[in-house]
Amino acid sequence: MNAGVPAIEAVALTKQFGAAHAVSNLSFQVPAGSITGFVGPNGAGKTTTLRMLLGLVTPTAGYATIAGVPFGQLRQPARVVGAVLDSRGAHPKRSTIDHLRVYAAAIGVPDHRADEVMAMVGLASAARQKVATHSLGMRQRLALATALLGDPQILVLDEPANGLDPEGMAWLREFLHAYASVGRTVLVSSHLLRELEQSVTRVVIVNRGTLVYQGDMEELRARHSARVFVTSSDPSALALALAAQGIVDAQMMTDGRLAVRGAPVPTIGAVAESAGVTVFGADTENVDLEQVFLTMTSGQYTAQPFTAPQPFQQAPAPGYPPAPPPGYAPQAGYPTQPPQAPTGTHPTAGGYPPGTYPPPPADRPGPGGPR
Ligand SMILES: Nc1ncnc2c1ncn2[C@@H]1O[C@H](COP(=O)(O)OP(=O)(O)OP(=O)(O)O)[C@@H](O)[C@H]1O
Repeated sequence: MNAGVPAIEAVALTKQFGAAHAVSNLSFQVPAGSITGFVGPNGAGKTTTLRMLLGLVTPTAGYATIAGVPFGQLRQPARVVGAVLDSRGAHPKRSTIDHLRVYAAAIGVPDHRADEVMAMVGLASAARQKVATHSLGMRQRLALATALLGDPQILVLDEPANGLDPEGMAWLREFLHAYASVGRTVLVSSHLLRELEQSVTRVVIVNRGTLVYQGDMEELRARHSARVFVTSSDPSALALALAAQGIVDAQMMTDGRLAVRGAPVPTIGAVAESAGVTVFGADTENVDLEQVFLTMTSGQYTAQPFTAPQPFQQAPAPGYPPAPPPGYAPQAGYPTQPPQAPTGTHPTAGGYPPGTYPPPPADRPGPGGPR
Protein backbone atom coordinates (compact mmCIF):
# COMPACT_ATOMS: atom_id res chain seq x y z
CA MET A 1 0.00 0.00 0.00
CA ASN A 2 1.33 3.46 -0.86
CA ALA A 3 2.55 5.43 2.11
CA GLY A 4 0.04 8.05 3.23
CA VAL A 5 -2.89 6.37 1.49
CA PRO A 6 -5.55 5.37 4.02
CA ALA A 7 -6.25 1.65 4.09
CA ILE A 8 -9.95 2.47 3.84
CA GLU A 9 -11.66 5.72 3.03
CA ALA A 10 -15.34 6.59 2.87
CA VAL A 11 -16.20 9.82 1.13
CA ALA A 12 -19.69 11.25 1.61
CA LEU A 13 -21.14 7.74 1.50
CA THR A 14 -24.90 7.79 1.34
CA LYS A 15 -27.41 4.97 1.05
CA GLN A 16 -31.16 5.21 0.89
CA PHE A 17 -33.44 2.21 0.91
CA GLY A 18 -36.64 3.71 -0.45
CA ALA A 19 -37.54 6.45 1.98
CA ALA A 20 -35.16 5.13 4.66
CA HIS A 21 -31.83 6.93 5.06
CA ALA A 22 -29.53 4.11 6.19
CA VAL A 23 -26.29 6.12 5.69
CA SER A 24 -26.05 9.87 5.12
CA ASN A 25 -23.01 11.72 3.83
CA LEU A 26 -20.61 9.60 5.88
CA SER A 27 -16.89 10.30 5.51
CA PHE A 28 -14.11 8.69 7.52
CA GLN A 29 -10.65 7.25 7.15
CA VAL A 30 -9.03 4.10 8.46
CA PRO A 31 -5.26 4.72 8.57
CA ALA A 32 -3.02 1.87 7.47
CA GLY A 33 -1.72 -0.10 10.46
CA SER A 34 -4.57 0.92 12.77
CA ILE A 35 -7.16 -1.15 14.53
CA THR A 36 -10.18 1.05 14.05
CA GLY A 37 -13.48 0.44 15.79
CA PHE A 38 -16.67 1.21 13.86
CA VAL A 39 -19.26 1.74 16.53
CA GLY A 40 -22.92 2.70 16.60
CA PRO A 41 -26.21 1.49 18.01
CA ASN A 42 -28.30 -1.13 16.24
CA GLY A 43 -29.56 0.23 12.95
CA ALA A 44 -26.97 3.04 12.84
CA GLY A 45 -25.86 1.96 9.36
CA LYS A 46 -22.69 0.01 10.16
CA THR A 47 -23.40 -3.09 8.09
CA THR A 48 -24.69 -1.04 5.16
CA THR A 49 -21.49 1.04 5.26
CA LEU A 50 -19.22 -2.02 5.43
CA ARG A 51 -21.11 -3.55 2.51
CA MET A 52 -20.62 -0.36 0.50
CA LEU A 53 -16.88 -0.41 1.27
CA LEU A 54 -16.72 -3.94 -0.09
CA GLY A 55 -18.72 -3.29 -3.23
CA LEU A 56 -21.69 -5.37 -2.06
CA VAL A 57 -24.10 -2.46 -1.90
CA THR A 58 -24.06 0.39 -4.41
CA PRO A 59 -24.05 3.80 -2.70
CA THR A 60 -26.83 6.22 -3.54
CA ALA A 61 -24.08 8.87 -3.46
CA GLY A 62 -20.44 9.12 -2.43
CA TYR A 63 -17.76 6.48 -2.79
CA ALA A 64 -15.28 4.37 -0.88
CA THR A 65 -11.75 3.18 -1.50
CA ILE A 66 -9.73 0.23 -0.25
CA ALA A 67 -5.97 0.75 -0.45
CA GLY A 68 -6.64 3.82 -2.57
CA VAL A 69 -9.01 2.36 -5.18
CA PRO A 70 -12.68 1.33 -5.26
CA PHE A 71 -13.12 -2.32 -4.27
CA GLY A 72 -14.19 -3.24 -7.80
CA GLN A 73 -10.84 -2.10 -9.15
CA LEU A 74 -8.70 -4.30 -6.87
CA ARG A 75 -6.88 -6.83 -9.02
CA GLN A 76 -6.60 -9.49 -6.32
CA PRO A 77 -9.21 -8.43 -3.75
CA ALA A 78 -8.81 -11.47 -1.47
CA ARG A 79 -5.13 -10.62 -1.03
CA VAL A 80 -5.88 -7.02 -0.17
CA VAL A 81 -8.95 -7.26 2.03
CA GLY A 82 -10.60 -10.08 3.95
CA ALA A 83 -14.07 -9.59 5.38
CA VAL A 84 -16.37 -11.22 7.88
CA LEU A 85 -19.85 -9.84 7.35
CA ASP A 86 -22.00 -12.82 8.25
CA SER A 87 -20.82 -15.93 10.03
CA ARG A 88 -23.82 -17.95 8.83
CA GLY A 89 -22.69 -18.24 5.22
CA ALA A 90 -20.90 -21.61 5.41
CA HIS A 91 -22.65 -24.69 3.99
CA PRO A 92 -23.96 -26.71 6.98
CA LYS A 93 -23.04 -30.11 5.52
CA ARG A 94 -19.40 -29.21 4.87
CA SER A 95 -16.68 -29.92 7.40
CA THR A 96 -14.49 -27.09 8.68
CA ILE A 97 -11.56 -28.04 6.48
CA ASP A 98 -13.68 -28.72 3.40
CA HIS A 99 -15.29 -25.30 3.69
CA LEU A 100 -11.88 -23.66 3.85
CA ARG A 101 -10.52 -25.71 0.94
CA VAL A 102 -13.46 -24.73 -1.28
CA TYR A 103 -12.82 -21.06 -0.56
CA ALA A 104 -9.04 -21.49 -0.92
CA ALA A 105 -9.59 -22.93 -4.40
CA ALA A 106 -12.00 -20.12 -5.26
CA ILE A 107 -9.40 -17.43 -4.59
CA GLY A 108 -6.49 -19.44 -5.99
CA VAL A 109 -4.48 -20.23 -2.87
CA PRO A 110 -3.05 -23.70 -2.16
CA ASP A 111 -4.84 -26.22 0.08
CA HIS A 112 -2.25 -25.98 2.84
CA ARG A 113 -3.33 -22.38 3.44
CA ALA A 114 -6.69 -23.80 4.59
CA ASP A 115 -4.86 -25.84 7.26
CA GLU A 116 -2.83 -22.80 8.28
CA VAL A 117 -5.79 -20.46 8.82
CA MET A 118 -7.75 -23.23 10.56
CA ALA A 119 -4.92 -23.53 13.09
CA MET A 120 -4.62 -19.76 13.39
CA VAL A 121 -8.20 -19.43 14.62
CA GLY A 122 -8.05 -22.47 16.89
CA LEU A 123 -10.28 -24.80 14.87
CA ALA A 124 -7.71 -27.52 14.02
CA SER A 125 -9.28 -29.95 16.47
CA ALA A 126 -12.64 -29.47 14.73
CA ALA A 127 -11.29 -29.98 11.20
CA ARG A 128 -13.72 -32.79 10.36
CA GLN A 129 -16.67 -31.38 12.27
CA LYS A 130 -19.65 -30.39 10.13
CA VAL A 131 -20.51 -26.70 10.08
CA ALA A 132 -24.08 -27.58 11.13
CA THR A 133 -22.76 -28.69 14.52
CA HIS A 134 -20.56 -25.62 15.08
CA SER A 135 -21.37 -23.28 17.94
CA LEU A 136 -21.89 -19.61 17.13
CA GLY A 137 -18.38 -18.89 18.38
CA MET A 138 -16.94 -21.58 16.09
CA ARG A 139 -18.80 -20.08 13.15
CA GLN A 140 -17.27 -16.70 13.93
CA ARG A 141 -13.82 -18.30 13.98
CA LEU A 142 -14.50 -20.11 10.72
CA ALA A 143 -15.65 -16.88 9.07
CA LEU A 144 -12.46 -15.20 10.28
CA ALA A 145 -10.36 -18.09 8.96
CA THR A 146 -12.08 -17.73 5.58
CA ALA A 147 -11.28 -14.02 5.52
CA LEU A 148 -7.63 -14.81 6.27
CA LEU A 149 -7.19 -17.28 3.41
CA GLY A 150 -5.76 -14.69 1.02
CA ASP A 151 -3.37 -13.37 3.71
CA PRO A 152 -4.93 -9.91 3.26
CA GLN A 153 -3.43 -6.59 4.34
CA ILE A 154 -6.78 -5.34 5.58
CA LEU A 155 -9.48 -7.08 7.63
CA VAL A 156 -13.06 -5.85 7.80
CA LEU A 157 -15.04 -7.54 10.56
CA ASP A 158 -18.72 -6.94 11.26
CA GLU A 159 -19.53 -7.66 14.92
CA PRO A 160 -17.00 -10.51 15.17
CA ALA A 161 -17.40 -10.75 18.94
CA ASN A 162 -21.05 -11.82 18.62
CA GLY A 163 -21.35 -15.29 20.07
CA LEU A 164 -17.85 -15.38 21.54
CA ASP A 165 -17.51 -16.21 25.21
CA PRO A 166 -15.10 -14.13 27.34
CA GLU A 167 -12.21 -16.47 26.50
CA GLY A 168 -13.03 -16.17 22.80
CA MET A 169 -13.18 -12.37 23.09
CA ALA A 170 -9.80 -12.25 24.80
CA TRP A 171 -8.42 -14.46 22.06
CA LEU A 172 -9.89 -12.22 19.36
CA ARG A 173 -8.35 -9.14 20.98
CA GLU A 174 -4.92 -10.74 21.02
CA PHE A 175 -5.33 -11.99 17.49
CA LEU A 176 -6.21 -8.50 16.20
CA HIS A 177 -3.25 -6.96 18.02
CA ALA A 178 -0.86 -9.53 16.57
CA TYR A 179 -2.36 -9.03 13.11
CA ALA A 180 -1.98 -5.24 13.25
CA SER A 181 1.45 -5.35 14.90
CA VAL A 182 3.02 -6.14 11.53
CA GLY A 183 1.50 -3.09 9.89
CA ARG A 184 -1.82 -4.56 8.80
CA THR A 185 -5.13 -2.83 9.23
CA VAL A 186 -8.35 -3.86 10.94
CA LEU A 187 -11.77 -2.21 10.76
CA VAL A 188 -14.03 -3.89 13.28
CA SER A 189 -17.63 -3.01 14.07
CA SER A 190 -19.64 -3.35 17.24
CA HIS A 191 -22.69 -1.80 18.81
CA LEU A 192 -20.80 -1.61 22.11
CA LEU A 193 -17.82 0.66 22.56
CA ARG A 194 -16.95 -1.27 25.70
CA GLU A 195 -16.46 -4.41 23.64
CA LEU A 196 -13.78 -2.73 21.52
CA GLU A 197 -12.31 -0.34 24.05
CA GLN A 198 -9.29 -2.52 24.78
CA SER A 199 -8.74 -3.65 21.19
CA VAL A 200 -8.83 -0.51 19.10
CA THR A 201 -6.55 2.48 18.81
CA ARG A 202 -8.97 4.55 16.82
CA VAL A 203 -12.71 4.81 16.60
CA VAL A 204 -15.37 5.94 14.15
CA ILE A 205 -18.73 6.48 15.87
CA VAL A 206 -21.93 6.64 13.84
CA ASN A 207 -25.50 7.35 14.79
CA ARG A 208 -28.49 7.32 12.45
CA GLY A 209 -26.16 6.85 9.50
CA THR A 210 -24.08 9.96 10.21
CA LEU A 211 -20.64 10.50 11.68
CA VAL A 212 -20.55 11.46 15.34
CA TYR A 213 -16.82 11.14 16.01
CA GLN A 214 -13.64 9.86 14.43
CA GLY A 215 -10.25 9.95 16.07
CA ASP A 216 -7.93 8.24 18.49
CA MET A 217 -9.33 6.55 21.54
CA GLU A 218 -6.94 8.60 23.65
CA GLU A 219 -8.33 11.79 22.18
CA LEU A 220 -11.86 10.61 22.92
CA ARG A 221 -10.90 9.94 26.52
CA ALA A 222 -9.15 13.31 26.81
CA ARG A 223 -12.11 15.16 25.30
CA HIS A 224 -14.36 13.76 27.93
CA SER A 225 -11.69 14.23 30.49
CA ALA A 226 -12.53 12.94 33.88
CA ARG A 227 -12.08 14.93 37.02
CA VAL A 228 -8.95 14.97 39.13
CA PHE A 229 -9.59 14.90 42.88
CA VAL A 230 -6.86 16.92 44.57
CA THR A 231 -6.02 16.73 48.26
CA SER A 232 -4.04 19.85 49.14
CA SER A 233 -3.00 22.17 51.94
CA ASP A 234 -5.32 24.96 50.70
CA PRO A 235 -8.08 23.98 48.26
CA SER A 236 -9.51 27.52 48.02
CA ALA A 237 -6.14 29.03 47.11
CA LEU A 238 -5.62 26.24 44.60
CA ALA A 239 -9.05 26.90 43.03
CA LEU A 240 -8.21 30.60 42.69
CA ALA A 241 -4.80 29.85 41.20
CA LEU A 242 -6.34 27.41 38.71
CA ALA A 243 -9.01 29.95 37.74
CA ALA A 244 -6.28 32.52 37.09
CA GLN A 245 -4.88 30.03 34.55
CA GLY A 246 -8.28 29.61 32.88
CA ILE A 247 -9.06 26.30 34.61
CA VAL A 248 -12.41 27.29 36.00
CA ASP A 249 -14.15 23.95 36.51
CA ALA A 250 -13.04 23.22 40.09
CA GLN A 251 -15.48 22.25 42.80
CA MET A 252 -14.99 21.81 46.50
CA MET A 253 -16.00 18.35 47.69
CA THR A 254 -17.51 17.70 51.10
CA ASP A 255 -14.40 15.72 52.05
CA GLY A 256 -12.18 18.79 51.45
CA ARG A 257 -10.79 17.67 48.12
CA LEU A 258 -10.97 19.87 45.03
CA ALA A 259 -12.53 18.21 41.95
CA VAL A 260 -10.85 19.71 38.89
CA ARG A 261 -11.97 19.09 35.32
CA GLY A 262 -10.08 20.03 32.18
CA ALA A 263 -6.48 19.85 33.41
CA PRO A 264 -4.14 16.90 33.78
CA VAL A 265 -2.40 16.13 37.07
CA PRO A 266 1.01 17.63 36.09
CA THR A 267 -0.62 20.98 35.18
CA ILE A 268 -2.54 21.08 38.45
CA GLY A 269 0.66 20.24 40.30
CA ALA A 270 2.56 23.05 38.60
CA VAL A 271 -0.19 25.61 39.31
CA ALA A 272 -0.32 24.49 42.95
CA GLU A 273 3.43 24.79 43.31
CA SER A 274 3.51 28.29 41.88
CA ALA A 275 0.70 29.29 44.27
CA GLY A 276 2.54 27.86 47.27
CA VAL A 277 -0.08 25.12 47.80
CA THR A 278 1.14 21.66 48.77
CA VAL A 279 -0.52 18.76 46.96
CA PHE A 280 -0.81 15.60 49.07
CA GLY A 281 -2.55 13.46 46.49
CA ALA A 282 -4.36 13.50 43.14
CA ASP A 283 -6.71 10.74 41.94
CA THR A 284 -8.01 10.72 38.40
CA GLU A 285 -11.59 9.60 37.87
CA ASN A 286 -12.03 6.79 35.35
CA VAL A 287 -13.76 7.86 32.14
CA ASP A 288 -16.75 5.66 31.47
CA LEU A 289 -16.42 5.56 27.69
CA GLU A 290 -19.61 3.57 27.32
CA GLN A 291 -21.45 6.43 29.00
CA VAL A 292 -19.75 8.87 26.62
CA PHE A 293 -20.81 6.69 23.71
CA LEU A 294 -24.39 6.44 24.93
CA THR A 295 -24.58 10.19 25.29
CA MET A 296 -23.15 10.71 21.80
CA THR A 297 -25.57 8.27 20.24
CA SER A 298 -28.62 8.90 22.38
CA GLY A 299 -31.93 9.48 20.77
CA GLN A 300 -31.84 6.79 18.10
CA TYR A 301 -34.04 4.54 20.15
CA THR A 302 -35.28 6.46 23.14
CA ALA A 303 -37.75 4.27 24.92
CA GLN A 304 -39.96 5.33 27.75
CA PRO A 305 -39.27 3.63 31.05
CA PHE A 306 -41.33 0.48 31.47
CA THR A 307 -44.38 0.90 33.61
CA ALA A 308 -46.69 -1.93 34.54
CA PRO A 309 -49.86 -1.92 32.47
CA GLN A 310 -52.78 -0.32 34.25
CA PRO A 311 -56.25 -1.79 34.20
CA PHE A 312 -58.43 0.08 31.76
CA GLN A 313 -60.26 2.66 33.80
CA GLN A 314 -60.70 5.58 31.47
CA ALA A 315 -64.04 6.60 30.17
CA PRO A 316 -64.86 4.78 26.95
CA ALA A 317 -63.86 6.59 23.79
CA PRO A 318 -66.94 7.79 21.91
CA GLY A 319 -68.40 4.90 20.02
CA TYR A 320 -65.75 2.44 21.24
CA PRO A 321 -66.75 -0.16 22.14
CA PRO A 322 -70.35 -0.14 21.06
CA ALA A 323 -72.60 0.56 24.03
CA PRO A 324 -73.48 -2.67 25.80
CA PRO A 325 -77.10 -3.63 25.93
CA PRO A 326 -78.99 -2.39 29.02
CA GLY A 327 -78.20 -4.51 32.07
CA TYR A 328 -75.00 -5.92 30.56
CA ALA A 329 -72.01 -5.94 32.95
CA PRO A 330 -68.72 -5.49 31.09
CA GLN A 331 -66.08 -8.14 31.72
CA ALA A 332 -63.00 -7.17 33.68
CA GLY A 333 -60.27 -6.09 31.32
CA TYR A 334 -62.61 -5.33 28.48
CA PRO A 335 -60.92 -2.51 26.57
CA THR A 336 -62.59 0.84 26.71
CA GLN A 337 -60.07 2.64 24.49
CA PRO A 338 -58.15 1.81 21.37
CA PRO A 339 -54.66 0.48 22.14
CA GLN A 340 -52.28 3.34 22.91
CA ALA A 341 -49.46 3.77 20.44
CA PRO A 342 -45.95 3.96 21.84
CA THR A 343 -44.37 7.34 22.23
CA GLY A 344 -40.70 8.28 22.14
CA THR A 345 -38.30 8.68 19.26
CA HIS A 346 -38.23 5.16 17.91
CA PRO A 347 -38.86 5.16 14.17
CA THR A 348 -42.45 4.23 14.95
CA ALA A 349 -42.77 7.30 17.20
CA GLY A 350 -46.01 9.04 16.77
CA GLY A 351 -47.73 5.71 16.88
CA TYR A 352 -49.15 3.21 14.54
CA PRO A 353 -50.60 4.84 11.46
CA PRO A 354 -54.36 5.21 11.68
CA GLY A 355 -56.12 1.99 10.95
CA THR A 356 -53.05 -0.20 11.54
CA TYR A 357 -53.42 -0.98 15.22
CA PRO A 358 -51.95 -4.35 16.02
CA PRO A 359 -54.64 -6.99 16.48
CA PRO A 360 -55.78 -7.31 20.07
CA PRO A 361 -54.53 -10.32 21.96
CA ALA A 362 -56.96 -13.24 22.06
CA ASP A 363 -57.98 -12.55 25.66
CA ARG A 364 -58.74 -8.89 24.92
CA PRO A 365 -61.44 -9.03 22.29
CA GLY A 366 -61.65 -5.84 20.29
CA PRO A 367 -64.63 -4.49 18.46
CA GLY A 368 -66.31 -7.23 16.57
CA GLY A 369 -64.24 -9.86 18.36
CA PRO A 370 -65.58 -12.73 20.38
CA ARG A 371 -67.37 -11.82 23.55
N1 LIG B 1 -31.83 -4.02 2.37
C1 LIG B 1 -32.43 -3.10 3.13
N2 LIG B 1 -33.64 -2.62 2.82
C2 LIG B 1 -34.25 -1.68 3.57
N3 LIG B 1 -33.70 -1.13 4.68
C3 LIG B 1 -32.51 -1.56 5.06
C4 LIG B 1 -31.79 -2.58 4.31
N4 LIG B 1 -30.60 -2.79 4.93
C5 LIG B 1 -30.59 -1.97 6.00
N5 LIG B 1 -31.71 -1.24 6.08
C6 LIG B 1 -32.05 -0.23 7.10
O1 LIG B 1 -30.96 0.65 7.16
C7 LIG B 1 -30.69 1.02 8.51
C8 LIG B 1 -29.25 0.68 8.85
O2 LIG B 1 -29.13 -0.73 8.92
P1 LIG B 1 -27.73 -1.45 9.18
O3 LIG B 1 -28.00 -2.91 9.17
O4 LIG B 1 -26.75 -0.94 8.23
O5 LIG B 1 -27.40 -0.95 10.64
P2 LIG B 1 -26.37 -1.55 11.67
O6 LIG B 1 -25.74 -0.39 12.33
O7 LIG B 1 -25.49 -2.54 11.03
O8 LIG B 1 -27.33 -2.27 12.69
P3 LIG B 1 -27.14 -3.65 13.50
O9 LIG B 1 -26.07 -3.39 14.52
O10 LIG B 1 -28.49 -3.84 14.11
O11 LIG B 1 -26.79 -4.68 12.48
C9 LIG B 1 -31.70 0.28 9.36
O12 LIG B 1 -32.77 1.16 9.61
C10 LIG B 1 -32.13 -0.86 8.49
O13 LIG B 1 -33.45 -1.25 8.78
